[in-house]
Amino acid sequence: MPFRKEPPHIHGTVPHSAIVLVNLGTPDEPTRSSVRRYLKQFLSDPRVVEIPSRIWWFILNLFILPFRSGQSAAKYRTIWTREGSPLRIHTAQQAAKLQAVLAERGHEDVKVAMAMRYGTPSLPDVLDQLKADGCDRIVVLPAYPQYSGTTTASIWDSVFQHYARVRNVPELRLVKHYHDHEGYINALRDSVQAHWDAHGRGQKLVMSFHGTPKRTLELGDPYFCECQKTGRLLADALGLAPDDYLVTFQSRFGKAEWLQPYTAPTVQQLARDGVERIDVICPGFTSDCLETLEEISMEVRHDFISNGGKDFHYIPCLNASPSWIRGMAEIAEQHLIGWPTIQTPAQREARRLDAERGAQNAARLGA
Ligand SMILES: C=CC1=C(C)c2cc3[nH]c(cc4nc(cc5[nH]c(cc1n2)c(C)c5CCC(=O)O)C(CCC(=O)O)=C4C)c(C)c3C=C
Ligand SMILES: [Fe+2]
Ligand SMILES: [Fe+2]
Repeated sequence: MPFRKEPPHIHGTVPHSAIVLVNLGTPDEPTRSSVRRYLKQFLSDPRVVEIPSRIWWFILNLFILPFRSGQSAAKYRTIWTREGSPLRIHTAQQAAKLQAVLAERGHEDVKVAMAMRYGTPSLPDVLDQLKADGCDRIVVLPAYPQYSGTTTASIWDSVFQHYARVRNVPELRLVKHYHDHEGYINALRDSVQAHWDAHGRGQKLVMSFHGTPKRTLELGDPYFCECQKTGRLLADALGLAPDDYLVTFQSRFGKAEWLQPYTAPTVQQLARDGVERIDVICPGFTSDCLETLEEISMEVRHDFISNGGKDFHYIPCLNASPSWIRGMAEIAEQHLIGWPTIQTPAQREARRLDAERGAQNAARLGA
């Protein structure tokens, strides 16, 4: 396999550090063709659908894409904003604010970029751009607090596949999970508490996580257990008794059994049992997206009300809340340890001289 040609190595070049915040991805437009392109890339990932590839190719191209692309596009249109898809907007804001907060905390020499696993801006393109910007130390920070082979490991696959063709590979750190990190749990607690302070409190707090096939749990994926732990820690932080909250799983795809209990039937049952008000939060999603804004805040709300419930409160995702940006900065700092991101004035001057020398060398070489 050919390795790509690198620019000439320049003595004195100063390596910079970067954080890439990677989210799932979203279509560029809420149209059938754009959603089809996105779904095709997403659902062709063997980490996401573990059906032998030839069989799955026929099912995907003959049955899923022709029907689901139009249906999903219609759902995307219900949440689309003037600036585009909520998932992309929130992720971009998180990256920009994380960069600012890291600089305030002294990490001036850290660039923060956002990338998507599927769609744009693509992870390989962003990694190439960081290389061009002189970043030779990279932290990959998935937007998923809970590790799952279907999501986190898929990001890693993409990183490894990308660098498998690169000659001068940067130093890499991959964040596996932060489902029990204080900064994440505290941000969730602040968000629920702020909602309760403003709107009062429901009889139950439903914590709805994206599902995965039950088989992934049986085959050793820790995702289910990490969701349960997040739920327990959030309940503890809020001082909830076991009866005050539920952990459920949403977004089932296909006919196989997924992680249980499913969100929609659970919420319907709560309404039928006479629970009048519930609050629903989706802790596994750090940005609001189709699965929270349409599936939970529209469809599941309708399920609750049409089964006799009176009051349904959706608590938004962490998005770019100050508490979450602080939490992200703490997580990032723990993974940047040992890399020279904080500069004393003397180090800054030494770096400036290094960079000057690097530029002179480059000019001499005609680079
Ligand atoms: C086909 C199986 C799927 C698995 C397994 C899966 C796991 C998984 N997904 C997320 C986060 C998100 N998923 C989103 C959308 C979405 N998910 C699937 C399917 C699987 N997800 C589909 C087909 C779609 C597209 C929409 C649709 O047609 O229903 C999103 C939202 C993206 C957006 O644009 O807003 C997120 C986020 C996690 C965390 C996860 C496993 C833990
Ligand atoms: Fe999904
Ligand atoms: Fe969904």
